[in-house]
Amino acid sequence: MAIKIDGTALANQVNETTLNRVVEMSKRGRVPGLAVVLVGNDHASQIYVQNKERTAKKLGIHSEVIRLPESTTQRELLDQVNELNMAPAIDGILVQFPLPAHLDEVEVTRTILPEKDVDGFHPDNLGRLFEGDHGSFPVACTPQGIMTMLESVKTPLKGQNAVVVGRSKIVGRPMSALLLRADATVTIAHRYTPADVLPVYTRNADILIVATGIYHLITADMVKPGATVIDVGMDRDPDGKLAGDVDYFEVEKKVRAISPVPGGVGPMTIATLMKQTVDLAEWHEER
Ligand SMILES: Nc1nc2c(c(=O)[nH]1)N[C@@H](CN(C=O)c1ccc(C(=O)N[C@@H](CCC(=O)O)C(=O)O)cc1)CN2
Repeated sequence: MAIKIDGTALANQVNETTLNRVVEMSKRGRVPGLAVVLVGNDHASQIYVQNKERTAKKLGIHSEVIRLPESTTQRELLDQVNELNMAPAIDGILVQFPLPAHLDEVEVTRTILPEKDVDGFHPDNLGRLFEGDHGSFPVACTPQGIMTMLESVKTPLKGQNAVVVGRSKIVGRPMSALLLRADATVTIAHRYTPADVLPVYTRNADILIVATGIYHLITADMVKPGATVIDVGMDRDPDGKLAGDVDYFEVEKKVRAISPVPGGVGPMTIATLMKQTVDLAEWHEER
């Protein structure tokens, strides 16, 4: 039976450390601050933002959620980001994605100051990651959370074959850079990888990270025995229940370790966000 990588339990551990750091900071008269900007009415985004706000409050992090209407213009959004760039109480700024289609995510990302870019999406931070820099800078929260999950089950990375399915800005691209920085041999598969070729890659993966949004794309015949599998999918099964990109109950029979959905990567994304808010606050404190 595979090890279940319990993201909820691990997130609780990470949050406990973050809470202790916040307590220490508050003794020095400093409170870390996180601002989340949510534009429009996307139902899933509203839930994720609520969870972020709730967790921040629990950990003693000052949290501001700015809810803007669907009709917000690019100019209005950039002005809002610039205002937060200047706000002394805010250490980390996150604009929740996806944005409504009329807004330009790239320009928004580039407007957030790199030193407040708690999501790690700014080209300066992403560039440092791709350079292989091991210094202290924010990294996309889902991939960074996944690295903590891999470490929690002592997954060897150096020289191992890692396959990332999906090349999004939020998961696939930064994930591949983190694995490469950890000396894995990295392959990225994506929507243009032919369906009959995908299993050739996935069957060779010692570490398989799947972030496609396709319900049960990965079946047991597509994984290598003994692999470590991380499921980033947030899909719905035929009954409408939350499920992942990996057929968990079949795949777990074959692999060494696997993360579930829900209760895997999702909670770790939020815990990593909180940790990185405190990292930035400590960094700002030193300036
Ligand atoms: N600016 C960003 N936007 C988005 C990011 C991001 O990292 N930065 N990631 C995703 C959404 N996301 C965080 O924002 C996120 C998704 C899911 C979860 C989570 O805890 N999922 C739970 C299930 C929740 C449910 O019941 O629906 C789980 O997996 O157990 C947290 C954060 C896209 N946008």
